[in-house]
Amino acid sequence: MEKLTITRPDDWHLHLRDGEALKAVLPHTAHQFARAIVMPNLKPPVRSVADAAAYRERILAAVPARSQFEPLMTLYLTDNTSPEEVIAAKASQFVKAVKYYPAGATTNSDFGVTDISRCDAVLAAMGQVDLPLLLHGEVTDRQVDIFDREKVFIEKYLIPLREKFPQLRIVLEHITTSDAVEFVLSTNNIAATITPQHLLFSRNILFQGGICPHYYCLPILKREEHRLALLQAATSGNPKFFLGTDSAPHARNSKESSCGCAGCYSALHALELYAEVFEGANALDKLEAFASFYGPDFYQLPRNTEQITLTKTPWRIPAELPFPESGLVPLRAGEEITWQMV
Ligand SMILES: NC(=O)N[C@@H](CC(=O)O)C(=O)O
Ligand SMILES: [Zn+2]
Ligand SMILES: [Zn+2]
Repeated sequence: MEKLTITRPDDWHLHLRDGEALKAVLPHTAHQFARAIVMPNLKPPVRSVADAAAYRERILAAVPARSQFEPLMTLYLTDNTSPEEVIAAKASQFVKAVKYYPAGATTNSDFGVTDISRCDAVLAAMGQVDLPLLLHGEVTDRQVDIFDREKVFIEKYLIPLREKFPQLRIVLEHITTSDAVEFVLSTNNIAATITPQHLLFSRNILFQGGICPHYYCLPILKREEHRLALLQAATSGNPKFFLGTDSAPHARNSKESSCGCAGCYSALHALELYAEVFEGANALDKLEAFASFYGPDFYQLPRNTEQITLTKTPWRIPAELPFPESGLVPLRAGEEITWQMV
């Protein structure tokens, strides 16, 4: 196939940051996607409906002219989030979910939840008002091997959470293992987002000829068998799996460092990357539903009506993009990619 026209997709997991960084990255997402679930892990995080309203205004002010891009906001769950706040969030119409980061699990998660049992009243309220819970599904226990942290999170926290709040709608974000795929398939009221990097690469790429920090994200890339399980899930046509790039910009100097930050930048070329993945799996016919239907269906939002077209026109991914401090290195920087959005 040389040309693919599909309904304009949405990104169901995105980091836009703030200030000059926001201005640098938002045009990429607005070019590809109609809407995005915007992660709340700013410094300090987006903890209240008022924070989310102010952040939403800053995003809208940075949307390029003529773009109709709509940010879908999230709140950052802390030990102190009140049931009243999530009820107000639901009523706001613009807050679409609440994000749970185990404290210390990933970038800017210091305000995260230290003990999920402290959140019982909030989670009950979310279940009642039907506001979805989004999970960074990794344990933070340093005794647990980094490659097992998603699996252990499922066993230790997610299974009890599911039993305690059966009606709460959950998205297990950026899944990386066959364990996550199996759990999502076998459990009610739960869906998952899948990133381009976890579909494209196994953990080998982190050490291809040396240490490659631009492939370091959390949850960390896993073994090939896990990548294959994710690929199977994404291309299966099951509505529980949908697109979420987890595009997470960090300046070059904070990635290429003695203790580099976690996050891959894919907002520039996410759709092209997914198209390559789906074509490689002989499943281009499944891309539209994964990218454009199952996300809005889960979030109970209308599907987009506009269309976009991708053609087979190879181009080279830039080595670096403009970004505050020291530039931004996109995923697969400098490499050739076959699909191009028109
Ligand atoms: N995925 C990442 O590696 N990083 C994300 C945080 C997150 O989604 O966990 C970031 O904000 O940089
Ligand atoms: Zn995360
Ligand atoms: Zn993320």
